[in-house]
Amino acid sequence: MIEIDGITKRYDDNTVVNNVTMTIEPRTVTVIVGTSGSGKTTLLRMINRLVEPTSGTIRLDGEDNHTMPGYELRRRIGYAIQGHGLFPHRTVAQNIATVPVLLGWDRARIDAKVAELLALFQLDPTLFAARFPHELSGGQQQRVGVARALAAEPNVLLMDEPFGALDPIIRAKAQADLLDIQRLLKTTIVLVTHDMDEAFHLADKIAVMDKGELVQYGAPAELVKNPATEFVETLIGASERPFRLLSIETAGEAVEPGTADGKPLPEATSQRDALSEMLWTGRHALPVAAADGRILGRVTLEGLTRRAAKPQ
Ligand SMILES: Nc1ncnc2c1ncn2[C@@H]1O[C@H](COP(=O)(O)OP(=O)(O)OP(=O)(O)O)[C@@H](O)[C@H]1O
Repeated sequence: MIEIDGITKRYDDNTVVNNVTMTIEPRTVTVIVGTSGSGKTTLLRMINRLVEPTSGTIRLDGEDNHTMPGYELRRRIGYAIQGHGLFPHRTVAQNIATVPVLLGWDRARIDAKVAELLALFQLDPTLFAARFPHELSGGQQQRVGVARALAAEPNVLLMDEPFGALDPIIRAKAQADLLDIQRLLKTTIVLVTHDMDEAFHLADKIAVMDKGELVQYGAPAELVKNPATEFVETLIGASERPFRLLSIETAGEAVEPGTADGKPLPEATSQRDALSEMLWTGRHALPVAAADGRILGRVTLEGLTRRAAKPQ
């Protein structure tokens, strides 16, 4: 658990984060959104003390991060940024091994961890371990950046616009992979983004920053249902509200009994994509299949329309 308690950061007279209090539950994804300059990065960086707060405290599992030695913070908190921040003169394997080497792990343990992470991020070790960052595509560099952040098995992963530089297709894949990895490793993720679609896709909870203040912190559906301020409403986009609701849940969660013609949708498909497929193919219902191909039932236009309506 991360407890942010009355945290403030000032640069001279400029208050860039103002008295923010929020609790981040373990094994969840929290996404920080807001306009440029609203204090998102500063808030994120106070968690691992890359930025020292002016006042307030942050506790990790009950322990004040101010009293933790640097090596302990590095072990507990991974950090991945846009542009990946890879060391250009170190190989992929050496980049991933950075924190374990700093922590003094023995060679065998480091090699095993590097191999495990390369496999997890779908990077064939025989092809990639010895390459340098400039010999990788943007998407591959991004994966190495996240693998490096996870190398010391941190409980917490901080990500600052990690997918900002990726094209839409690679970005969607990177988001899906991140959710898979998060479920597998049960890491607590705090991620900053400008992209509301990304926020709704990834978040268990969204924190909205406006001019240094935390103006709303809640589940995505809560933000749609009860935006705390006009700013939150604008950020979500009034005309996007039904689609935001549908993007939060999967087709699997909207399955109804019955059969339907057409190509089955994988159960992990978002309800938004399911609706889009129905509109596009002119069907009122589509079958939904589990990962093993078993048909679970169907989603219907009527069912999804109900789910897209303003929650009561
Ligand atoms: N080291 C610094 N010295 C002075 N001012 C700073 C410093 N770092 C950040 N700021 C100011 O603090 C404010 C918040 O910056 P921050 O990077 O946290 O915003 P952000 O919401 O992450 O913005 P963006 O989305 O553009 O990255 C900005 O006005 C910025 O100019």
